[in-house]
Amino acid sequence: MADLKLTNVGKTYGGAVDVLRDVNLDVKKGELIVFVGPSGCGKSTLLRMIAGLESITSGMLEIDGEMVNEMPPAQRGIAMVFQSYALYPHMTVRENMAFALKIAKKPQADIDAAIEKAARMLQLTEYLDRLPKALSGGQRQRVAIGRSIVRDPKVYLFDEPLSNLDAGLRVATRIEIAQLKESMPDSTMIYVTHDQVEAMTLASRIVVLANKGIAQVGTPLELYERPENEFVAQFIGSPSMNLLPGEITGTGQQTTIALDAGGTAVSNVPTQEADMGLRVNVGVRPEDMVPAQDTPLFSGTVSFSEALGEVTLVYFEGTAPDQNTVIAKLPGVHANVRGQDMALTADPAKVQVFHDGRSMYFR
Ligand SMILES: Nc1ncnc2c1ncn2[C@@H]1O[C@H](COP(=O)(O)OP(=O)(O)OP(=O)(O)O)[C@@H](O)[C@H]1O
Repeated sequence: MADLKLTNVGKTYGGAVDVLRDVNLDVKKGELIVFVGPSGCGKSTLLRMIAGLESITSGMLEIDGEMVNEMPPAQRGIAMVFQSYALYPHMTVRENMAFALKIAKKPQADIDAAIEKAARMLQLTEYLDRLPKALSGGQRQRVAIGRSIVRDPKVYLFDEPLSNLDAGLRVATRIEIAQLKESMPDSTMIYVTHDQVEAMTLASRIVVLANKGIAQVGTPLELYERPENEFVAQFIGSPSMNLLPGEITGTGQQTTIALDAGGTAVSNVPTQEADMGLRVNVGVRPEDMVPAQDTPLFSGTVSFSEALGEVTLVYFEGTAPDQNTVIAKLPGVHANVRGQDMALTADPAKVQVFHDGRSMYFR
């Protein structure tokens, strides 16, 4: 089980297409790191570079302190699980799991022991003599994971392993992966996903990739509670954080912002006197909007609502001068709110302030 370190890693395809630049990341033994980011931001490219399936254009990749940039994939001690499980259809589960070990000429007793152990961890024991076609999608994905576990790799890489499964199975398999990780506390895992819930629930740390680099690295709650920039603020959480433009009118331990749309925001992000008059964007998550008793942060007419049962999403269309939609996620059912006027505010502890796209909390 291993530490993994990326130093100024970059990738250019064909000498022309710049995909990643100066990626720096330190992964400690036992961590489960999740890569998220918009489509095409280079998540799979980065994973494939770590696996050795893609060359590294610049920078350095180290596993356990050893530079491995030029090391062939098979020697890196890395196992990769893909979204398409690609099991050998004519081999049983047992044979699929044994394949790499047989190629490596491991003794049969070791192979049997490794398969028994992995099958037990993945609850596949009763399926060992079945062919893949007689398994469900979730079971096949578990076999694909089992194939990597038996090799006892230093690092596991998962490329959207659940994206081919239907919603119910995704949840079940996600929980299995979380339990699997708990049973292997020393194993290092890197996981690529589009699914926010997977990222939030599985990750020890999330890496948000955007604009050819890392937008922020942190624990799921750090990214949710203290996004360093507007990109991460809006990428993590659903619906996205509201951003409301305004101007700082009060500084100190608390900051007051007069919003262009007319409301007043108070934030616990501290500012200095020199910040008076600064143009900023105030960030408030839809779930942090609550009915205002006195001075509202935002008021508007509801243009649309969606009742999800436990919450109601309330939309205020184009009410701010920049025509951004403002969304509030109110607990419970709010029927027939369309056309109603609402005044909302938020706890100052949950109000973010961004200047030039960066959180003022991190200055
Ligand atoms: N072989 C290649 N040659 C040229 N460009 C490539 C090649 N492979 C990938 N790219 C480009 O590199 C960028 C990153 O691709 P990558 O597949 O890593 O993104 P991703 O974040 O995994 O995307 P997605 O979330 O859609 O799977 C994309 O713009 C893609 O078009």
